[in-house]
Amino acid sequence: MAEDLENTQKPKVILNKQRKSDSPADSSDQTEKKKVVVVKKKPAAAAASSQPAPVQEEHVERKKVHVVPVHHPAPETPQASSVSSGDAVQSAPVQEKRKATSIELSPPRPNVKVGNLADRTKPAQRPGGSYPPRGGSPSGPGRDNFSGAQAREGARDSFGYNGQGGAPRSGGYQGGQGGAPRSGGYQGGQGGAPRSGGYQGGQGGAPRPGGYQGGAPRPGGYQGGAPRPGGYQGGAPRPGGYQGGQGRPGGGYQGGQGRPGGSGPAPLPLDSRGGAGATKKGFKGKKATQYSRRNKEDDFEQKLILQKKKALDKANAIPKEIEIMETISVSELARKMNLKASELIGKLMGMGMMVTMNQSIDADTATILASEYDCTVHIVSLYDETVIESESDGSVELLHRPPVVTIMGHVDHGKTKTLDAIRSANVAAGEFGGITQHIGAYTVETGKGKVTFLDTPGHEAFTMMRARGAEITDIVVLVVAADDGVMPQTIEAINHAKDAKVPIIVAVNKIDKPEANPDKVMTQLSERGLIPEAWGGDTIFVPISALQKVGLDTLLDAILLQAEVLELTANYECRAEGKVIESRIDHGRGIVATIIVERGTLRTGDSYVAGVFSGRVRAIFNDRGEKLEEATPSMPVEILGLEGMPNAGDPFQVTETERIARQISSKRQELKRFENSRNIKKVTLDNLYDTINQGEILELKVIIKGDVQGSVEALKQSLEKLSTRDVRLNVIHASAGAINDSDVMLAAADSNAIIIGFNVRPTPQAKLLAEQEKVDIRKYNIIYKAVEEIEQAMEGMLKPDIKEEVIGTVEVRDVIKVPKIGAIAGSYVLQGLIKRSSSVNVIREGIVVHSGKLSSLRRFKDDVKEVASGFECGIGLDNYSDIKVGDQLEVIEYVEVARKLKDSEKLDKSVPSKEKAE
Ligand SMILES: Nc1nc2c(ncn2[C@@H]2O[C@H](COP(=O)(O)OP(=O)(O)OP(=O)(O)O)[C@@H](O)[C@H]2O)c(=O)[nH]1
Repeated sequence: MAEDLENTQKPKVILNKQRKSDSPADSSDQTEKKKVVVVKKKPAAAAASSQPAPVQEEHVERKKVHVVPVHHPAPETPQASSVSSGDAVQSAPVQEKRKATSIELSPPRPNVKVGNLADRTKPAQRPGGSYPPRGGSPSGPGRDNFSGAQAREGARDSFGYNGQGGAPRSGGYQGGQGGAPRSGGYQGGQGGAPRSGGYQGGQGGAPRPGGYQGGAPRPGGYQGGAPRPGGYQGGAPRPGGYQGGQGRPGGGYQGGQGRPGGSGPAPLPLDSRGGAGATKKGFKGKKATQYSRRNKEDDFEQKLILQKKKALDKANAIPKEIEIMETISVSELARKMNLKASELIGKLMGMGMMVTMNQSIDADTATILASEYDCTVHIVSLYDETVIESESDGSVELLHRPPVVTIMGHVDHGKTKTLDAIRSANVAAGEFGGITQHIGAYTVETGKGKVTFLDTPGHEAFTMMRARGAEITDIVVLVVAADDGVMPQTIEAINHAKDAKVPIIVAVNKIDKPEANPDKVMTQLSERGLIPEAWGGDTIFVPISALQKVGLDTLLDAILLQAEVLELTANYECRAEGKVIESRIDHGRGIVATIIVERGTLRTGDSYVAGVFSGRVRAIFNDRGEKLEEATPSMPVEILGLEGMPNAGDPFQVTETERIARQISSKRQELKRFENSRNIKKVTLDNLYDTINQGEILELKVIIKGDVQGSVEALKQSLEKLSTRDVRLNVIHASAGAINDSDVMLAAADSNAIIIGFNVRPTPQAKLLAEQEKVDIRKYNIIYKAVEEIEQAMEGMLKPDIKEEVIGTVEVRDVIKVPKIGAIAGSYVLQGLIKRSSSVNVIREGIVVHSGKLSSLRRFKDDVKEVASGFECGIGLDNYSDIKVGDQLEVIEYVEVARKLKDSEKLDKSVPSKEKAE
């Protein structure tokens, strides 16, 4: 082993030496050449010897490829010339010997086989793996092996080193190696000195591939290949060369080791060893290098093609699902579906829609279109796109939070009174009244806990909040007057609460009244599913008198009890989230919003997004007007620092940074504008005219701004009543406050939207912007005036009424079939006249069987413009040839008649707009 190790280490040194000893090698060139000649003869000799042959066969059987090497045993003879058949015979024993050695050493040279493999059939030709064959003989069978690439490859394989040497050229190699058997490679390497074969091989490697390679430090193949033709060829093209190249090492190495035999034989052993391991390795290595080279290239190409194909398929694949907003441009849809816009346009034309790639189609159309490609469309909404991720509770301990209560009930049953009574009863004297703020909600302290009341009684507010996704009510207190009993709105309230799955507590009010009959209320409610606990149900009934402040504590206790059952808890540590209760403009403080915190803790300085507006909490106030530093769950607070007025029910969320808040706010505003413009179907100044011509419904978009919410609402309702089936009035935005930039931008986006300011004026900036954007701002201070003007504007927008007017009657008396033209009706004008530009209704037995235009009108053979009554004419009908004798043609013309709005059927016939406005 030690020796082996030593040997294995030597190669490099040897190789170096080889280089150094170039000259000697050169000097031996001639010899080599001679040898080469000899070698060429070898084949014959080899052939002559019957022994080698069998060996080969044996190997073939065993290893298939390794056969060749067998011949190399010849190396025994120091001289190349000795590589004869006789040598071959001797090689067997040598191999035997080597087995042991080589097994130890060999691992490193599987390449030997490579050479063999390559030359498998060549051996014979290149006897003695002789030199020539390898490198030289271009024609050598081993040619293929030779490829420079292979050589390189061989080189690369460190083990190729050994193997290569040996392996490659069975014949070639050996020859290369020193051809000489051992000396060959190694010696050559070493100085190859002595043996020309080996040495030369190595050096001469120069001239001969084999030699060279061997000599060469690297795969020989390469080096040899490179410089000298011989080498090159050998290396390159033929296996021989290649092997040699590869083998070099082996050869060289072994030689280097000085074991002549070793070197030479090395290759052989492969076979004999059966090379078991080594051989196998070599074999594999060979395959890898030889065939694999091409195979690899082929594989690579194929993989590349497959990859490209996959990429192409992938690129062209129509996704199974896509997400779109509620409208999408054809080009955008095409992009999302990996299709050409023209293809979609074609499909849309097939659906009867003439659109260009930049025009938008609605989500329904897009869905139908996509379904033709098995693609599902998901409609993404405003908030889906601009969602602020909630902070998860994680391991944070959830703490109790106060219940949020809404008071509902029939008109005049005492809702407000009850709220006030509870509030006043639980607020320190003197605090209630002047100082206390009305912020839409308040919290009362009881000895057993806090309760938050929404200060907007009635189920309308409750439902409105719900409709906006603000289901913040935990408990509903249903106020029922004991003297009045269950009334329609009581039932509505019950239904709303049940629908929202919010528990109900019944407050039977006005028990102070003599006519009060609580039992009757209980009975009536029992019939509605609210069975009192006293009667075995689970609904809490509390008799109270809001007027006399009786039973209020019991009511609060009942609420807290119910809250306990509900186990209301919240995370107090995360970023605050809540809902906007209301917002308003406060002179001196700007926009203020009341919010109820649902989870987390809100602090002064927090950045947030409320609805579509962002802001930074400048100050927090509670329902008593006291300034706070923070607000916790279920607390209603008023905050300052908004950039716009959010709507009641809008979500309120604190963001990580102010930048994020601004980004989300801007995105939401953009999407809101997008949605608003989407709502206004086909209403832009550009397509307004086309829309009218296409007879589509017109819409007038209006933005209403007023001094107080009340007048805004009144104006909104009055204007909306102006909608008819022909013209729809769409109030796209209505709120209290001055007309600002945002309003103008919204109107500008809608093209034909106007702004109505009621008792308000535009800000200077908005006025400028409106001039730039050519947005019409109309200012009124009387609702009636506003309504009247809008009504007139809508009349102006009405398309003319088109009416059919019969201008003549014609009788068909003969039908002449004209080839390529169709049927011509030989007719007689009974009354009026018929014009070439007329349309006709074909009436048969009282039924209109066809309506259409004329294709021709003739008197005898002349085309005429019109034919008056009492004359005959020939009439051709456009796209209709089923005309029959006896048919009557009703000659018609379409006449435009200006209409007034009142001609149109009001959508709401019951409420005349003017009256309502007044
Ligand atoms: N006697 C008596 N009168 C009451 C009581 N509670 C309310 N009222 C009276 O009933 C009337 C209506 O009370 P509100 O609190 O305004 O009733 P509401 O349900 O808020 O009425 P709307 O806001 O119109 O729906 C008022 O005149 C109250 O003074 C009560 O407990 N006893």
